[in-house]
Amino acid sequence: MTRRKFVAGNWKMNGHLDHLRELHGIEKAAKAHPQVDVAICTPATLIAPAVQRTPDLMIGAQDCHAEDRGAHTGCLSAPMLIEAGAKCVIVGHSERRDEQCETDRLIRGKAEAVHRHGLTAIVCVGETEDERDAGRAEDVVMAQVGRSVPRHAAGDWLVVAYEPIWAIGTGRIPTLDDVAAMHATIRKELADMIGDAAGGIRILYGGSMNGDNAADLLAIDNVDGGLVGGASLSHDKFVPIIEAAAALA
Ligand SMILES: O=C(CO)COP(=O)(O)O
Repeated sequence: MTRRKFVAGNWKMNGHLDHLRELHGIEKAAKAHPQVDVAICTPATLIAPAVQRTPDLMIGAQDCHAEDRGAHTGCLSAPMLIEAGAKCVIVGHSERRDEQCETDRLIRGKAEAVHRHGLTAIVCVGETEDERDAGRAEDVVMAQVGRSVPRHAAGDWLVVAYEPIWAIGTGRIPTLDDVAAMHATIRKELADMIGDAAGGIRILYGGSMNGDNAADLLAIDNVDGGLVGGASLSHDKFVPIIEAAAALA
């Protein structure tokens, strides 16, 4: 099954209105390479102004609540994000699993809410360095996939991002063989859960992806794109990753 490459940026808690100037170069590159899906997940405060300034670029959110409304102070629901103009939502990022104590079960509810409202969900999984050193990386990630990925209605809307926690923001990445092995394991787990439709689910790699390593990472079997943190904050660092994906598409 052919899967379109997907390169998504995660700005995390970075960026103010003046930072949106970076999006123009990214939008231009996205338009120049229509064979690649490109998104930037901005802080929630920037979603609407980003959509206004760069209407041809997919803008996403970094979290949403599992419910549509109610007494949840400080939270945003999928319908609110849609109103702001978001087209995709990251759920279960390791920083939220850690800092906001998010569980697999909660993350699955969030992914289901994203789907219910017709948006793309990017469900994040990944092991700690201790878990990898103990030889448990694949077991940990398989358990996360099994518990946090919704089983029903698999399709284009569902994207899984493998982000080894020790590779995030550190400049370190796993060996290409380790990435290949983990992505194959995730694909197999998805197939066991969902059946043939698992072949259409894109699996992104995230963790210190940059213009120098993107071509090698994106060429690996079952690596269908990247979830990019630091290098997505400036167009001159992010565009080469889009170009690397386009060259492989
Ligand atoms: O966490 C990430 C994206 O969600 C990866 O961040 P870095 O690309 O900065 O390592």
